[in-house]
Amino acid sequence: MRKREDFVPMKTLECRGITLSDKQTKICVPITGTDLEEIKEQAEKIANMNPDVVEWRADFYDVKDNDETEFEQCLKAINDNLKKIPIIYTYRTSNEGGEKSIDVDDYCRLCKYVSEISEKYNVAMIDVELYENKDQKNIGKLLLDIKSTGVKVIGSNHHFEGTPSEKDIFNVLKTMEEAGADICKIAVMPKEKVDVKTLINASKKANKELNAPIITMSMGELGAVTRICTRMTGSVITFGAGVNASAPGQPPCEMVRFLLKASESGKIDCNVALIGFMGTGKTTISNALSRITGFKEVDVDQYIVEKEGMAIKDIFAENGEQYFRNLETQALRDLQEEKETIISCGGGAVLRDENVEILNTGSVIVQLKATPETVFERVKDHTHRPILNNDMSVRHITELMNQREPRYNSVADIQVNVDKGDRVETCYYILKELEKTGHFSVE
Ligand SMILES: Nc1ncnc2c1ncn2[C@@H]1O[C@H](COP(=O)(O)OP(=O)(O)OP(=O)(O)O)[C@@H](O)[C@H]1O
Ligand SMILES: O=C(O)C1=C[C@@H](O)[C@@H](O)[C@H](O)C1
Ligand SMILES: [Mg+2]
Repeated sequence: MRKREDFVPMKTLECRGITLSDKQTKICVPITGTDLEEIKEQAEKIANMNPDVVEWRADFYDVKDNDETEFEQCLKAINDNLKKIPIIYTYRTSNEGGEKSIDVDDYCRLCKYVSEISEKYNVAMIDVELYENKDQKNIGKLLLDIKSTGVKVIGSNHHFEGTPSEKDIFNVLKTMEEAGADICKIAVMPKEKVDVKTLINASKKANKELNAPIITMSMGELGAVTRICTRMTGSVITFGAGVNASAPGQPPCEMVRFLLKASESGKIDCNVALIGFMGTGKTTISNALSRITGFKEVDVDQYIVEKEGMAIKDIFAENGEQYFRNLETQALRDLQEEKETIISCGGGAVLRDENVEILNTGSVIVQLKATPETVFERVKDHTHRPILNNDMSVRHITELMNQREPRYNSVADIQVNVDKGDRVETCYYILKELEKTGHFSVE
């Protein structure tokens, strides 16, 4: 179970007129144009999206020699179009997942040059790949030079190949602070669900123990929830896609804006019961929704397992399905005492009329829908679902789904297709639907 009290205050910092991030995590949209014309066009479009900050990803800019005046031209064009939205200058090198490699002296020279013209073009922050460069003896001097112009340094580090341990992530951020970064940023790639938790836990610790604000994210579709659940991580900036995404997993800017608001001020007047066939992702989506909104989550199967001290497949084996179904009904009764809670039901829960009646007293019922092929792909390696254990095949799943789907369809208040598999988008859709029906609101 999670409660909103888990949410942490973020560290704050003044950056050329904006405060990172006093109330809500700031939304940053990247410019990824490859020539001056495209950069201008993107700046104009992105200005209309009204982000808090815009990042110019200078490594997308296609120039042969890294000539300062050409970079200045771009910054001028961006600033002219942005109407006072502050800029982050970032040259993401290919070492850290960027578009181009660059000689380290050129990299430093450009950072320094941009800092010198930063006030003129409203550059508030400069991203310095601090971890890669941390052993360079001149890095301390570079940071001091950059900071003396009034611009803030984001120390950054990227792991596209995996997620380091909680301790290592924390140490990277701490090393950045010690090296003089004003803001410490790390992006990691999850391979499994536990990696997402690792990033969240490391962020929490860094947000608590460091003086500098942090920016953290777990990338890709699996990690995308961390771009929203910044009230848990303490991340002061999150990146939303404008014209293009600049890293895997960035949801569109508008989606980020709504979900951050949901996180900050979302109010709900009901429980949300997730139903649907086994493996459609009820537990997964309830977890993501809870991370985003801070609402409590309860998994009915898990509730039963904890209450009985037995795995579901053992309850089925020892006492039979009817016994399990009675436990399920009792669990749903118990859970109606809860308020503002996301309840992920077992796949068979709404087959009993009585259970639907219980749910209807306090819950909006949301059905997750997927094809048998999607379900098979997701559950084929699992052994904890007794109803599938004897025959794990698309044919068997199709048969069972044909029996059950009409029932799900008839009891659902909201239906959402999850074949595409984007967790954050699914949460967005559900909250938007709840908003339409008046059950959910943001300030
Ligand atoms: N949107 C998604 N994209 C990719 N994989 C997903 C997605 N949602 C769930 N999965 C994966 O599918 C599997 C089943 O998900 P989950 O356990 O959440 O389903 P469930 O509906 O709760 O199943 P059950 O009815 O048995 O409780 C998990 O391994 C999960 O990681
Ligand atoms: O669909 C079902 O009947 C079930 C789904 C699981 O979530 C468990 O509740 C149990 O394995 C039964
Ligand atoms: Mg489940």
